[in-house]
Amino acid sequence: MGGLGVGKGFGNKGFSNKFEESENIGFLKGYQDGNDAEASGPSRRGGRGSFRGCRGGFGIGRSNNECDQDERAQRTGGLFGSRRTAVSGTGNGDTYRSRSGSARGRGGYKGLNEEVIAGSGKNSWKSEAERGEGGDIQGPKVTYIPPPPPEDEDSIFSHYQTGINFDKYDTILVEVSGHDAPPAILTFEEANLGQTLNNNIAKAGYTKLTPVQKYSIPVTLAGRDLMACAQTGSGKTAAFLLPILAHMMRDGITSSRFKELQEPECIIVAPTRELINQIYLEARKFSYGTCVRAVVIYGGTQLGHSIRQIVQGCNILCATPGRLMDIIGKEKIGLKQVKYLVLDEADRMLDMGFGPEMKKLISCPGMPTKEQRQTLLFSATFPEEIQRLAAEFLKSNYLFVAVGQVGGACRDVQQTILQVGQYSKREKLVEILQNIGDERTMVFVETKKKADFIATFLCQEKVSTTSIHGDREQREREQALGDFRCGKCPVLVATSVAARGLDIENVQHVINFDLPSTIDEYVHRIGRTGRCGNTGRAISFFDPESDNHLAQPLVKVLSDAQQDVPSWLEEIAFSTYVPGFSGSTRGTVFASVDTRKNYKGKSTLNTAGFSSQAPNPVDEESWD
Ligand SMILES: Nc1ncnc2c1ncn2[C@@H]1O[C@H](COP(=O)(O)OP(=O)(O)OP(=O)(O)O)[C@@H](O)[C@H]1O
Repeated sequence: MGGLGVGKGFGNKGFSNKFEESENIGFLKGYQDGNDAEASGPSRRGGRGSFRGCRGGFGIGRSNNECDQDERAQRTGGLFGSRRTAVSGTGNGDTYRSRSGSARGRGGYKGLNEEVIAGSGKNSWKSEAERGEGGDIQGPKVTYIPPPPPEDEDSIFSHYQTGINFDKYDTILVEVSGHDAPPAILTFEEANLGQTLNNNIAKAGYTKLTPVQKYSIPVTLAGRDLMACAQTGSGKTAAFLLPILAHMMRDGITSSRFKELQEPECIIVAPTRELINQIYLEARKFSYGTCVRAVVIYGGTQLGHSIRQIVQGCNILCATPGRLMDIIGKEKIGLKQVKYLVLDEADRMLDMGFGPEMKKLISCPGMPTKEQRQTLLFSATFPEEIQRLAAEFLKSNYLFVAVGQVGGACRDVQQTILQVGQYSKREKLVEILQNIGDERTMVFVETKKKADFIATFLCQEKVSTTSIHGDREQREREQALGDFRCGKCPVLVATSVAARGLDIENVQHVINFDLPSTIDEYVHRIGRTGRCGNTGRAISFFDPESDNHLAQPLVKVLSDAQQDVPSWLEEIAFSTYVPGFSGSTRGTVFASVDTRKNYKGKSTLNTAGFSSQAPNPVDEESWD
């Protein structure tokens, strides 16, 4: 019983204060000086203070004009620079700059990485960004305009190689539940997607279907609603994009033209800005040479820019929830023509963070009912209670595709759990990074503040590091991702904002400096490596002071993925009581199956309220 609740305060103030008081002498001098400089300067933003640079840039600071120049320069590359050509960086050697506490463009959905939605009626759809723009509520104007995506074919179709374990995907067991499921397809040709799509698939380097594609593509082509769960990095994005595009082509879609109100046929929603951007680039790739126009809109960017993109024509709208609701509220998007609604990272989209927005979306005026539209939910994790909530979004005869164990970790990731107390973590991190050398590594921490802190610390240790978290401006987030993608900064310190969906070539290592609060988040984080049949490594620091609640689910995830389970972890797991977790099954921690099976004979599914599986939104820094 002892371990119950111990983890609650993990990553919280008590911890970080102690951390700073006892360890920051010397190192933090620079950090605090940076804060002071910002505080006394005219451009200080937010209450958390800031610091700038390291390795040449630390403490130097730059004028606002210089920042603007960076922004202009970045429009030629940055996030859209494709895997090969990502361009970013300031060119002055400062690999790390941050403005913690910045109000501009921050993704502060109550700490959940999206715009704040408050109030009621039309105004309730006004985001933080929009209110700033409109000037009706105090706050800096969001002016960031993301760089346009590359136009050349090579960049559009750039891709990385599938790994040595790609063919092993075929051995994973797949279960389809629900009535009258169409048979799986074995090849792209069988899907009969049409010549243009087939050309694009070939140019993207896809020769063979992954299991989630084999089963989900025919389900979607048959017009059925779908909940699909497959391991990280196994091609879920193409599994929904390809059949939707094929449908659109078969229906003889015509190019959408300039109109003040656009009525897209497809809406795709994802929880983070960088992920929705990535999905958009995939949509653009697969729709290349067709008249289908995909558009992406997300928070932290100029609202006017989003509107300009939309009015030029929009068949597929890729959006983060806050910006989507803004645009609907502004009557730039009409929902009448929506035939496909996709929630990627669906468990996250339906939890208590985003669930209310998604409910608002499906009850917006004009939105076709679930009977009239096709709804597709995808994720690598699907807690049972989220599956039950999802019933509200899906037709009752939806099909459930489970590739491998629902919520299981990717087997191509070698997982290591080390017992490391909070005061030894930094030393251990440096030791590991020194051994790793220049291989691309994501370091996950639990709070935005700590992300800044660890990134600065690593820069001081001469490790080229950048960071991504919800308090960084969108321009900075995209630059950080660009620097990491192109290898300029081989280490990316991140909060859980980067845990889901991001598909970055050559990420060989994930380090959980802090373990996340839920096991599902762990599965997503380590899934940033070992993608598409490539191998990867994940090392996690387990602090018995704060992480005991994760011992049981960790043992389960490790053993399911055929990883070594340390005996000390097993001991903690057996001595720690976690309500609802039986040890041999996933209990309430995981869904092992389509939950409808568990509810056979019960008259109704409980769809009231929202799940508590998500990171606690009250803890502002646990998500973003
Ligand atoms: N059939 C295929 N052949 C070759 N590469 C593929 C195939 N399907 C997908 N890929 C590539 O595999 C990578 C991972 O795909 P994707 O990002 O869709 O994974 P995912 O299942 O959505 O992962 P996550 O759960 O982390 O969101 C991408 O680079 C994608 O282009």
